[in-house]
Amino acid sequence: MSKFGVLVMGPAGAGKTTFSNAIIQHLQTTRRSCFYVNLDPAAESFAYTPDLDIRELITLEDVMEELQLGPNGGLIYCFEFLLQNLEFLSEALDPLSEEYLIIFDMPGQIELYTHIPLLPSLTQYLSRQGPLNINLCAAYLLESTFVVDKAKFFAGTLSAMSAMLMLEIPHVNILSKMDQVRDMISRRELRRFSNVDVQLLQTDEEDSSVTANPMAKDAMLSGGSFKQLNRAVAQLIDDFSMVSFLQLDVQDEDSVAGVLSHIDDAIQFHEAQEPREPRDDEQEADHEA
Ligand SMILES: Nc1nc2c(ncn2[C@@H]2O[C@H](COP(=O)(O)OP(=O)(O)OP(=O)(O)O)[C@@H](O)[C@H]2O)c(=O)[nH]1
Repeated sequence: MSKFGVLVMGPAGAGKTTFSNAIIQHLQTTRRSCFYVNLDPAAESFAYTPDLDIRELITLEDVMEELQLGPNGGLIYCFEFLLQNLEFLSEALDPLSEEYLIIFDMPGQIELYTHIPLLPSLTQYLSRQGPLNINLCAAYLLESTFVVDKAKFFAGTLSAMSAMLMLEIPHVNILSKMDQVRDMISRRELRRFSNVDVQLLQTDEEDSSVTANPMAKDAMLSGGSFKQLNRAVAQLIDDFSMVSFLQLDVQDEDSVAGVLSHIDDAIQFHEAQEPREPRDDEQEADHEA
């Protein structure tokens, strides 16, 4: 048995901290233990004080001031520093017993989830393949209001897929802030976004959400290459048949419980599929015994 952890990820403002707070509240109500880790070195304030806070190790503000870095370079420096000081995490997380759910509240800079290999190194260290042996699941949040702009929604879907491919851990995608779209779109139409229907992308040129984008218009005027690109993206998402989104309303306790139960299922499914390989040091210990 090992501990459980959820990495709450997604673009800036997607609702990561609010969702983390909703999980904590739900776990407190159901008398389950949780441990809240803030990994955003630029975070400002919290409703629940983190049990472990990267800002005790390093803050983005200090890095930007002392090293003359911008916010993105500064964030990368903070994560490199964390990776060089992993005992900051292990000293706090190792002693936790198995009943704990560890919530990692991540920063919103999108490059962390797309092309920089810092997050894979961190998840490797935390996960069942690494020394901390935590059963991890990624929860990737995307604002549900993106559904009113298909181009934006599909760009978000691609970044969720990128995180999914890069981290190689159980993964659930979540449409956050559902309270903001319920009156804007029918349930039936919403289902086409939660179980991503790539036909939505293959719209004709009259579709306002596509033609409203001046770049899209230019592309279409210059030979329809934008339509071709849409088709290629649709095919890519379709081939990657696991892309779907859970709907989250943090005001609704059942919705939070439902999302948590999906996270739990994703972890259990992964555990059953891939029994953990013993690490080298464990194999040596077995050998000596
Ligand atoms: N209506 C509504 N607003 C929400 C919801 N979740 C978050 N918000 C608001 O959206 C804003 C951003 O929420 P956060 O939880 O701070 O988002 P975040 O992803 O942690 O933001 P960063 O850490 O800056 O990337 C805040 O003003 C929240 O109050 C929701 O479910 N419904």
